[in-house]
Amino acid sequence: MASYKFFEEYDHHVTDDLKKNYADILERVGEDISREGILKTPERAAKAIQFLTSGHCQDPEQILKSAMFAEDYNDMVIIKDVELYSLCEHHMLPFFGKAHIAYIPNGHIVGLSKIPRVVDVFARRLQVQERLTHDILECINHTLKPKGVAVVIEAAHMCMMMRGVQKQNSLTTTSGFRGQFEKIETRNEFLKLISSDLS
Ligand SMILES: Nc1nc2c(ncn2[C@@H]2O[C@H](COP(=O)(O)OP(=O)(O)OP(=O)(O)O)[C@@H](O)[C@H]2O)c(=O)[nH]1
Ligand SMILES: [Zn+2]
Repeated sequence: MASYKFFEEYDHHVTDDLKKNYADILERVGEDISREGILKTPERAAKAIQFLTSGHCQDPEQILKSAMFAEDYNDMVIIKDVELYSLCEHHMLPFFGKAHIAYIPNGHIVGLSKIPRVVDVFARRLQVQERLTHDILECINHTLKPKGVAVVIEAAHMCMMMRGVQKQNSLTTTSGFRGQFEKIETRNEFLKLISSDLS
């Protein structure tokens, strides 16, 4: 059994406080908070926001450390198309897309599922896409100490779609490279493999 903490239960005090605040917001925007469909909405929203920000109280290093295995494999490992959902810290609206992560082991490999778990821990915080990219990159770099690590994130931002500039088709790509991925050939191999269907 893994020793790191998953999001398991809602804090009742926090839920109660948030419920009051969400009820105020609903009234402020003109809703009748006694109507049936909306009666439980403050509580639902209180729980949803706790889940969506639950990454603040989880330890991503511990997740990686719980499944590191000594292995003499010195080639690139790529986990691509990891779906992610986060909240932008400016508007608290979702941004969502895919993360592609690669590392070159340095004596240790990591359990494959732990990489998407680390993505989720950092995504379930108020974020900007740039910091999310670096958080994932640096966490893998410090914890696994690989020969190289690379992270690319492609995401759509609801704050640019539903409101504001209202652009429906723009995608934002962010990337970070450390160690051997700073070499152009290694970086290009990674970029080629994540854009192919056979990687
Ligand atoms: N760099 C970066 N900017 C982001 C991200 N998410 C949202 N933003 C931007 O944060 C900026 C906040 O700008 P402000 O001018 O303070 O906010 P605003 O008046 O709501 O801006 P508009 O969205 O242009 O209407 C906007 O340009 C958003 O597009 C992100 O992950 N990274
Ligand atoms: Zn935003």
